[in-house]
Amino acid sequence: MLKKIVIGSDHVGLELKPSIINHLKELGYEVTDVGTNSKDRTDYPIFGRMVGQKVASGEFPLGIAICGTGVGISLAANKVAGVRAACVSEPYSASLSRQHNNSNVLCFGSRVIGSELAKMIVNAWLDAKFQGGRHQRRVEELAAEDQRDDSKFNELVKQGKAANKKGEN
Ligand SMILES: O=C(CO)[C@H](O)[C@H](O)COP(=O)(O)O
Repeated sequence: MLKKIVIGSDHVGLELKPSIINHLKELGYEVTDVGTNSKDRTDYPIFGRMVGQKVASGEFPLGIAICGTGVGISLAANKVAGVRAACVSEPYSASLSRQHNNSNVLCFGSRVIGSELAKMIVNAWLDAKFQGGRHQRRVEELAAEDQRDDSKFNELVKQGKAANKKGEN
């Protein structure tokens, strides 16, 4: 099966992006880079949004977005309904962000981590699988928030309170 991934960055994230693209290609991914490809100063919301839209639309199952800290570009990606962007700086959170949160966009910062740690984070994230179970309802609660569906959100929270009290999975 063809493994596809979309990647984007601002001018600061561009410092790390080429090594991550090479790494993904070595892992057998077909990589689509939505920019930026210039060192000229630009705005991270543009690229977080583009990566987010390409994932939320279903065109790509997963995306990676890089800025200076990973924070701004993750905030931008998370504005797109259906996106669960995780801003991380170590492999444990990267892995758990998929196992528990079913993250579909991975974000990190080129001013925070170096390329070797970034590759370890990417590996941990790609290798992890969503666990479902009790995490499924929580991800659905996030989706209800995306749709501003308060009644669905409140119903899920009610079910969750009951399930958590009983210690159900
Ligand atoms: O990390 C970032 C957002 O969270 C940006 O990469 C950072 O703010 C860009 O800063 P500058 O314009 O000074 O290069």
